[in-house]
Amino acid sequence: MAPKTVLITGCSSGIGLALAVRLARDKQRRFQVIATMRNVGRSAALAAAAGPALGRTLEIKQLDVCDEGSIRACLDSIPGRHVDVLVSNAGVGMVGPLESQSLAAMQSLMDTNFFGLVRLVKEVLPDMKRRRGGHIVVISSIMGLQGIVFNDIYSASKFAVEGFCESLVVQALRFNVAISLVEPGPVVTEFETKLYEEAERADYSRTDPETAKIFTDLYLRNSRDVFASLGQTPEDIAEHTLRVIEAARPPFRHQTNVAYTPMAALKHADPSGALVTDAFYKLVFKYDAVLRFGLRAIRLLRWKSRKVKAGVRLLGFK
Ligand SMILES: NC(=O)C1=CN([C@@H]2O[C@H](COP(=O)(O)OP(=O)(O)OC[C@H]3O[C@@H](n4cnc5c(N)ncnc54)[C@H](OP(=O)(O)O)[C@@H]3O)[C@@H](O)[C@H]2O)C=CC1
Ligand SMILES: CC1=C(/C=C/C(C)=C/C=C/C(C)=C/C=O)C(C)(C)CCC1
Repeated sequence: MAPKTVLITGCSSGIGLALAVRLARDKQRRFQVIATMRNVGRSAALAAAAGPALGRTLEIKQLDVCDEGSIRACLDSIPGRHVDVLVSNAGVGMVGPLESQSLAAMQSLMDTNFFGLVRLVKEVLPDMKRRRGGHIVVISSIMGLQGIVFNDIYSASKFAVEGFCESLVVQALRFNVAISLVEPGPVVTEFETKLYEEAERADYSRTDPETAKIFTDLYLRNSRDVFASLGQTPEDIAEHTLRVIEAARPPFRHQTNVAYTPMAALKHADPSGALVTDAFYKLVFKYDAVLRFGLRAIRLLRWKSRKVKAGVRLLGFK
């Protein structure tokens, strides 16, 4: 069978980079990867990770999801504009109290995370519909299902992504085009480091001291612990995304982190919203010490299981 052409956005780092490499180095050579990024000057890490796949099963192209012209130019450069799988991955984060965030920064985030997806779909879907085949895979987030304190704007952008896809999927199916949402929890990438750097630089002078203290002393501290204990690697997300891409009947939603499934389930268990709001309130303000203790125990267990696996490898059993 001819390899599938997969176009991925945001491949200069993190999940996009890991997925591009995973697909391009597929042993069965099932994929031809077009790894795109807004600034090709940042392609060194991808080129190094791709190794001999570069120029064979992987090519790097410029694409800025905030620029319709750049999306069109990229697609026009592909023979027949033929894309079998579009992976909309490019995205940015934002945390902190609302009062310390400018409207311009919020609009810019929406422009990347939501309108970036809309621009891509507007450009790719008509070709897929004409061909009566294709797959649009969107890297959403667990925060597209459940908001998390101090992630108001980021979460809203992912809810927008989810609403857009949920609405579009039925029409797309009529044309044999599949849409899938991949919903990771925390993933240890530059995304996390950029958030903490921004939080360091932010101006909290418009935020009341009590809110600023809750953000720095409770949220940031716990968030670091959450990433350290429950965070997945970009390679984990690449494996999950591969499973979604290769599925004979692609799922509409795919969560990558089982630790977050109960959180999403609480919302559906109680339509009034009281159950989930109450649980989060207690986790943040009442049982934060219990939360930290639990997270530390998970870190210890993960560390031990890594040691055991390393021991098994060392003894030559695997
Ligand atoms: N890390 C996490 O905890 C989670 C991340 N996600 C989602 O995963 C996706 C990838 O994030 P992740 O890999 O973690 O983070 P990274 O910061 O490592 O990667 C984000 C990528 O998006 C690119 N990007 C940003 N703006 C644009 C743009 N206008 N046009 C094209 N590319 C752009 C960045 O490019 P550049 O180098 O030029 O900035 C970078 O390549 C995002 O959609 C994010 O919301 C979902 C759940 C959890
Ligand atoms: C679970 C949880 C927390 C933090 C969760 C975080 C930090 C999740 C990050 C998810 C990401 C980064 C998704 C990206 O799209 C709190 C509020 C600390 C305490 C309450 C329980």
